[in-house]
Amino acid sequence: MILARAEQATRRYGNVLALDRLDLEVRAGELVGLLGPNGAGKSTLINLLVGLRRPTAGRVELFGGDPRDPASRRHLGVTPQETGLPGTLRVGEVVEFVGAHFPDPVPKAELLDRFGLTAQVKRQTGGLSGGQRRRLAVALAFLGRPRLVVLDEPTTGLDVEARHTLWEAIRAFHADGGTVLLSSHYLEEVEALAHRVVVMGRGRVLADDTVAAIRGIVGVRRVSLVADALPALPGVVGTTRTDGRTHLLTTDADQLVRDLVTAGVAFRDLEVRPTSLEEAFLAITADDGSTPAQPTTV
Ligand SMILES: Nc1ncnc2c1ncn2[C@@H]1O[C@H](COP(=O)(O)OP(=O)(O)OP(=O)(O)O)[C@@H](O)[C@H]1O
Repeated sequence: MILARAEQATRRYGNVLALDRLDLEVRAGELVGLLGPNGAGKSTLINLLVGLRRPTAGRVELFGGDPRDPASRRHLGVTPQETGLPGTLRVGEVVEFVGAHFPDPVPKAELLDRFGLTAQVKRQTGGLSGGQRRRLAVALAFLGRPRLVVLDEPTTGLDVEARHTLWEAIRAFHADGGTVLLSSHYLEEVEALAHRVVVMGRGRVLADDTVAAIRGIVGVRRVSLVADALPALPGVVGTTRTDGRTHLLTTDADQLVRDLVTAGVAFRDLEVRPTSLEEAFLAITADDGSTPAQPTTV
């Protein structure tokens, strides 16, 4: 069963094309990580799916209906990227207030325990640390026992312990049959939680695969050097040339350097560095997503 769907969804903000004919389906029981650099369009996609914004073109669906219709959102829990909490209300009061909107909310003590906020129950939210406020905002998404939870960068700004508490809560919800869509900048976070990873860049889906497959792609290194001519080298998945330097993308930089030496290539200024997610994906998905060209003599 498909709980959320985008079909050729496009969203423009003035001249900015934030989403570009994007297709995505989230099925019941999945835990999907949405990964991508700043500005990739993750929040825009989430905002369309949860009914906060409308697509400029294309369609979005939530539980088979229009996300802007409140009836479609009945089984949805959301934590947007930025949330406001009434600063003078106590943590327990916020949970009671929000819980009153649902027929069968998770009991306050259970929710606060799950999110590591038991000790703060009497604290005014204005007096919480940034991390505690964020955890409370995320906890509220789970309060009404939703079937689908959508979290936009839930752990940004959290320390390691708080992040792990949140991960545990998300995992427990999923183990109980809940469906989760969450965005993140961190592959490690998506890896810790999700089975399926959707990588976004420039408003499009660049890859939609298992964590292991994505891990293989982002394990790409960039070996860059200055050389007059290069032979075809095995293991190179992409080649670019800028300012007189040749950049070789490879999944095994050590072997590539050995091959360069064995081939007797006269190179200088060798540099090896990890590629950013964006670089790796843009390079690998160049040429209409087919395997990028093998290196040529430059
Ligand atoms: N309200 C808005 N008005 C104008 N441009 C916007 C607006 N919201 C988003 N954008 C632009 O749309 C593009 C996609 O932004 P979006 O926030 O969806 O990306 P993101 O992947 O969530 O980024 P981040 O990881 O930084 O949160 C960016 O170029 C952004 O500047």
